[in-house]
Amino acid sequence: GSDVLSSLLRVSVTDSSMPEPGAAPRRSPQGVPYSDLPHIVNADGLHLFCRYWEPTGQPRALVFIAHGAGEHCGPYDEMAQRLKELSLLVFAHDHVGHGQSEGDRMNIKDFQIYIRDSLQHIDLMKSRHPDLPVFIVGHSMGGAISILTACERPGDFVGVVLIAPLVQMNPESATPFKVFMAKLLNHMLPSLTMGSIESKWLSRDKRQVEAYDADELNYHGGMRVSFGMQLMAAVERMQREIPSISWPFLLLHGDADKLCDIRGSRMMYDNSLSTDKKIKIYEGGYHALHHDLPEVAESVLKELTTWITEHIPAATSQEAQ
Ligand SMILES: O=C1CC[C@@H](CCC(=O)N2CCC(COc3ccc(F)cc3Cl)CC2)N1
Repeated sequence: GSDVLSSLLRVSVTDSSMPEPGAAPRRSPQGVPYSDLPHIVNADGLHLFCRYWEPTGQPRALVFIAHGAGEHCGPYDEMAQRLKELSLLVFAHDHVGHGQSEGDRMNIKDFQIYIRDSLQHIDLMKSRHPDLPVFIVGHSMGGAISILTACERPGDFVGVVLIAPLVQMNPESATPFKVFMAKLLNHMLPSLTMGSIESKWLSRDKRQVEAYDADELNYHGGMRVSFGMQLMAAVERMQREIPSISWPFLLLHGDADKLCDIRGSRMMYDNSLSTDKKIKIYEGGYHALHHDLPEVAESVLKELTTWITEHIPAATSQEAQ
C-alpha cells in the first residue's frame, strides 16, 4: 500500500563509488590519504599504490614490474634503478590486497583482476608514451600475471622477463589428495588459511630473509584456501596457454627453489612456440633470485638489463632523424 511506497521513498540511495563531496578521503591500509600517494583507481574502484622510476632524458622503453604474492613493488627499487640508468621508464603498482593498495589482504575474487589492473596501468603509460616498446618483468605470482597479461595482448610486448615464475604447482603441495581437499575446503571454509609462505626458502642470504620478515608492507598471515584456488586456476590457465606462446621471453630460475617448481619454467621453455627465448638456471638458487646471495642477485640484474636492452628495437629510420 501507500505506506510501503512512502517507506521506500524514504530510503536514501548511496552510491559508494561516488562519495559525497564532504566524504573522508580514501586512505591506504597504512592510513595515508591516496591524494598524497601516486595511485590509479581500478575498474572496481579500488586504489592501487604506484611507483615510477623515470629517466632524465627521453626514455627508450617502458618496463612494467609485477611483484609476487604477499609482497609489494618496493623491493624492486634496486632493479628499477638499474633499468632507469639505462634510460628505461619503469613503473609498477601494488596488486589488489597487497602493500599500500586497497583490497582484502592477499586474497582475490578472480585472478583475472590482477591481469586487468596490469593492462589498465600499461595502457595508461602507453597513452603517455605511444611510441615506446613495452616490456614486462614478473617474479613468482607476478610471473603468472606477466605470462597471462602477455597472452591477452600477444603483440603488445617486445619481451617478458620471468624470475622464478609461478607456472606449475609444487608437486609436494599439489598431490591429488591435497588438491581435492583444497577444492572441498574451498566450498566449505574458503577463508580457512593454509600454511604461510616460509621466508627461509626465499633466499640463501639471511639478511634478505630478515628484511622480508621485518617489512610490514608484506603479508605474513596464512594463505587463504580461496586464494590458493585462484592460484591453481591461474596455473591451469597457463598450462592451456603456454603451447600458443610466441613472444620473446627470458626465464631465470634457481634449481633449489622450493616455492615455485623449476619444472614449470622448463615446461614453458620446452612447450612454447617462441623462437626468441632464453632460460638461465642458477645452481643452488633459491626462490627470490634477485634477492639471493649477492653474486646471484648481481648476475640476475646483469642478465635482465642486458636482455632487455638487446631487445629494444633499433630505431626505425624516421625515428632516428
Ligand atoms: O621475494 C618474494 C617475496 C614473496 C615471494 C613471492 C611468493 C609467490 O608469489 N609465490 C610463492 C608461493 C606460491 C604458492 O603457490 C600455491 C599455494 C597454494 C595453492 F593452493 C596453489 C599454489 Cl600455486 C605462489 C607464488 N617472493
